[in-house]
Amino acid sequence: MAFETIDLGVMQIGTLEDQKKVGEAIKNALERQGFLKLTNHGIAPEMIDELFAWSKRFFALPDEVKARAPHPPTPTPNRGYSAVGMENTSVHGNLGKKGGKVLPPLIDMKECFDQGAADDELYNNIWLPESDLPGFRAFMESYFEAGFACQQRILSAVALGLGLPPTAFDRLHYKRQNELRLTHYPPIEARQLQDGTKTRISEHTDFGTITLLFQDSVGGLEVEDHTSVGTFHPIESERYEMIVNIGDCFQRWSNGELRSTRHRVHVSQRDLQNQSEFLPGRYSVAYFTKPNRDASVGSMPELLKPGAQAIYSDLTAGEFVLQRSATTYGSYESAGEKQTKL
Ligand SMILES: O=C(O)CCC(=O)C(=O)O
Ligand SMILES: [Fe+2]
Repeated sequence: MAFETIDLGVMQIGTLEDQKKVGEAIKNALERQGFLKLTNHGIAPEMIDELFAWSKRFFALPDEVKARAPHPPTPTPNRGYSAVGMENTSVHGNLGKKGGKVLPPLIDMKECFDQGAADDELYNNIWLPESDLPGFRAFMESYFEAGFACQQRILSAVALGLGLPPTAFDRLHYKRQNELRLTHYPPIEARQLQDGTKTRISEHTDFGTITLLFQDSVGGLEVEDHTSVGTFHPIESERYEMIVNIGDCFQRWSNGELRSTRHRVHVSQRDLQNQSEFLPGRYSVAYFTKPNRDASVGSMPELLKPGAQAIYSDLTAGEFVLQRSATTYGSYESAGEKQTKL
């Protein structure tokens, strides 16, 4: 199944008419598949190269150095470094039940670094001491702002596509309460992903508005088919192409018309064909855009189809995201306990 690639360039230089056309194309692709790819998204290739270079430098540090920016042992605040096994999405995807029996959760074979806005009103970022990786913080803060500017271009296009003014989503996002995540999936035996004893990241949906993702050339990202539950299709991207997907909050605003689509990272098609024994390490960078915590994530009246009932109740984004993330984080043992309470 092919995913659409759309040129976002008109959002910077085009006429309003051109922008509406692109907005409609983006909205239609997201409605159909939940995911698409963007070119000319406005984040410079050099910046993307630098982003991956910093990510590699960060994850190459010894474990005891990375542990100097520790993620707290709780899902919130989602800040700092998490070693392999700290966050396990199979719990969140509720996949661990078979014949009514709760199975132990699968460990995500990934390590992450999470960051919010430098001036977030609730949570501080958790940085390494500057001398451990000089320049990392300054670059990552600049990328966070570039991601926000890009988010605004994409959300303006989607707003136009939905028949709203281009600024319709600004009031819901101006606080930049987003999360930027570097992920490294260490090398792994292909067999372990194929037989389900290990996972890179299990089937899940993202919690926020939209996610802006760059992946390296290793591949393995797969997206669930809207027309066939449980069928996953690989989504491959060219270098510098951005993958965009709908998160839970946008699904709620759109009353379910734009679906937060499940995805996972598995063995790539190329590695399957080559019957590779070992998969190389994989790097990705996700910019999770999120509504302001005090914004409602109930169905938006202006997005209700004529005659449709609102299916999502009023709830703040802050409350919603706390509920959604509560089950994913913690040690392997405690994740098992939490799962029984889902
Ligand atoms: O690594 C990837 O390509 C996807 C990661 C992802 O889906 C996530 O962190 O939510
Ligand atoms: Fe995701």
